[in-house]
Amino acid sequence: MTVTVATLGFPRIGPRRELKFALEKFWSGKTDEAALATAAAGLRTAAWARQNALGADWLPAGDFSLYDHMLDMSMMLGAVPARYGAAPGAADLVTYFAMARGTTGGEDGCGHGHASLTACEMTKWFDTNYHYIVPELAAGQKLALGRLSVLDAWREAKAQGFATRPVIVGPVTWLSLAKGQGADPFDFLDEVLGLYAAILGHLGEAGVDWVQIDEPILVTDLDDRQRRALTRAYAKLARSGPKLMLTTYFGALDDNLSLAASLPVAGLHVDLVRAPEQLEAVLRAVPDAMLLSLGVIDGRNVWRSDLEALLDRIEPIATRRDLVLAPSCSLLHVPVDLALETKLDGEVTQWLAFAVQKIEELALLKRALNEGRASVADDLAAAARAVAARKTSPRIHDPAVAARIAAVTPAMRERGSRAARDRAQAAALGLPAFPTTTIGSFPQTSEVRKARAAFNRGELEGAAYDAFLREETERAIRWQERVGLDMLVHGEFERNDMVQYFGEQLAGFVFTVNGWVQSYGSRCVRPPILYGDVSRPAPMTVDWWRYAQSLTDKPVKGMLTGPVTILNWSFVRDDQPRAASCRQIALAIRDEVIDLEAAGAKAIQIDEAALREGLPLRQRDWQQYLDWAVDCFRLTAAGVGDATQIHTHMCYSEFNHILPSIGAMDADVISIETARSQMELLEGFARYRYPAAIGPGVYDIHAPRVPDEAEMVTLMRLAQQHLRPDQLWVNPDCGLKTRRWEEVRPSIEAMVSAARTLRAVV
Ligand SMILES: Nc1nc2c(c(=O)[nH]1)N[C@@H](CNc1ccc(C(=O)N[C@@H](CCC(=O)N[C@@H](CCC(=O)N[C@@H](CCC(=O)O)C(=O)O)C(=O)O)C(=O)O)cc1)CN2
Ligand code: MET
Ligand SMILES: [Zn+2]
Repeated sequence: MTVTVATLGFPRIGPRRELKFALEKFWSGKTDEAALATAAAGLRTAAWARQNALGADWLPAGDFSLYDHMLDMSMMLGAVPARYGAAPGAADLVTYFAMARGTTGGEDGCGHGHASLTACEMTKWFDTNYHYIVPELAAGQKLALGRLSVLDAWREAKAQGFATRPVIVGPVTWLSLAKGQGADPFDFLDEVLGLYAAILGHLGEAGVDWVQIDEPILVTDLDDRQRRALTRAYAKLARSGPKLMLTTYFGALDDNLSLAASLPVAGLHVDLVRAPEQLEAVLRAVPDAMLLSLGVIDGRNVWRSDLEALLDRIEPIATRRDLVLAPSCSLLHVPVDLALETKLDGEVTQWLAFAVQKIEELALLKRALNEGRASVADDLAAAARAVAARKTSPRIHDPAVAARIAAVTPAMRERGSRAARDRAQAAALGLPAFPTTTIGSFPQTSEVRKARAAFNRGELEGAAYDAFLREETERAIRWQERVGLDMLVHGEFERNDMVQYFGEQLAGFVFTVNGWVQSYGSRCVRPPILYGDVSRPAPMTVDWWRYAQSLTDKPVKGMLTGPVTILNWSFVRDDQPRAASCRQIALAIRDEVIDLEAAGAKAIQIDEAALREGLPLRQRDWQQYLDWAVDCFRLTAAGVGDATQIHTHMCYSEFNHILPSIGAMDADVISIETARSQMELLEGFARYRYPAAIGPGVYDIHAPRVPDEAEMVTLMRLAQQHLRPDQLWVNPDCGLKTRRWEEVRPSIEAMVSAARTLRAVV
């Protein structure tokens, strides 16, 4: 029996973020479409060559995307909303980027005249920090086959000598993640299946023998309609041409296993990292004729695997049937190459594997299985030593942290009564009705980034960098005072990222120089690596807050990232429960909250932007997660007095299912994203009688578009249909770091005018 190695997707951003730079140059008009296409083709070729050289037998094609693979699927199906004015199936790159990013009125970055168009909604891909563009399906919409980018990619690879397996998002996942407008996305099932059949037909005619069809929806709770759609879909698609490798990831198939195993597909991929316990059931359920693909290497985390333990599990199976070994999911979610890490702590480096190293691990497993362990004895021994070293390293455990955790009492999570806090905060802050604020960050201009880069390279002295940041902060404070915002922020100029910044200052984390992971489009993050017990050696933000507050009489918010978000946006330990790591982070941030209050902060924002995305994919696991997540937030926040106003912020959140937990966080003010969904979210907050104040975002900060006052007034009036006026704050959807000052200034000026208009009516 033979073992082969597959990759389900490779990072597309490039080892040095080449795609990011190519995209941003194109969008700013510095380069043309041909230059972007050349850069993209270079990245695809490099990715195929690399995976091939590392020993992968099945290479993906179509995993690369100029923006997002869900958007690519929508384009192939011609699912382009009418407002973009493209004939069905005939959308071009301008439309593609308009859907992804929206357009400003007049000329856009591509030099085309455009009306001002809002972008399609963007939201989290399952429980990851990757964002996809939400497909829209409106009643009466016509779909039509678009350009088959996946076939183009397969041909391109073939011309270069690479045999690849095209990847597409499966129809039931695509429909389940789509948003209907006056229609249910599943009303389009037959039409969509017709198009999928046509796509597979074209692939088959071209000579494609296998297609990877991703249906991660199979690891979630499915309703009857989704189950019926799966049966119907694969009955049709299995007859449409190439063999299908039905690919599931991010969890166990569980109650969907028998359904998945009964579909007439030629192969099934299962995630054995998130759900190692499903192996036995999978082996029982999956017919011998179905090619089994085992996701044994973690595509979501950066630790080296225990290869010998894996071999112990796989060897008995490999003697009985052919196997494909693969990462659990696409490698999109991990950095490219550990070899590019020049500054990483030597000891910790040995414990890690990025995308390249993960394929090496798979190739090693393959050889051990096909040729015997003895054929790779040295490599296996080295891997075993690294795993053992990590398990026993004294650097992981800090007795002082353990002692603090043991001493946590319930009272440390409790604040005063809501009424007492409301009174004390009103007196301390004296805010008008509809108070205005922003979410924290102001534009991270290339000047700011360049200064930080120069400082990091040692070309700019600490004192000069500091002076530069102070000037930026002062300018931001002066400007906020001038436009008349009520509660100010220092602007976060000193931060590279809201999670990485804290990771760099906390004990227990290491961080990378090139460990970039795509978050959306050209935007990337470098998740810190949490390897050991967490503590806060020294205050992290207090000096910046103190300086900002010294410049103004208006209240300046202390600005922190909460423990759940730091956890969810880091690569975290797999040797203890996530809850245990989170509680350690909570105590560290709690220290900072208390120090900010002691320094005089009257309001402190603790961002929990990632709380919702961390929600387990299966409903039966929700409550346990929510309980410890809320508990950690409360532990972080509750060290302050009644007069200190605790804000929190969450973005992209789909709150309806978790409103009681949001309430239980017991914040005084929450700012949320609502602009793109016309305040629909607030209905739930009203139904649940959310007791605290809410700042529903009045404009979408993800696109360059500048909103006008009237539309923000309209949105706030919609908000008032759900909530009391005295509960409402006025703010953007999220932080402004990705915007330019040219967009921020008029947007915030209009927002402040909108608040004044609202006050005039009350
Ligand atoms: N971790 C995280 N997840 C999140 C968010 C977030 O803010 N953080 N927000 C939501 C949306 N996601 C986002 C993710 C990334 C960015 C973002 O702006 N990322 C920046 C990078 C941020 C960063 O780490 N910057 C560093 C490094 C900047 C850099 O590229 N420097 C250049 C040199 C500077 C230059 O010449 O311009 C270099 O090192 O080569 C810094 O400022 O120090 C980007 O891709 O451009 C925004 C939103 C959800 N998930
Ligand atoms: C992704 S949530 C962002 C919150 C952060 N305070 C900011 O304004 O950038
Ligand atoms: Zn946000």
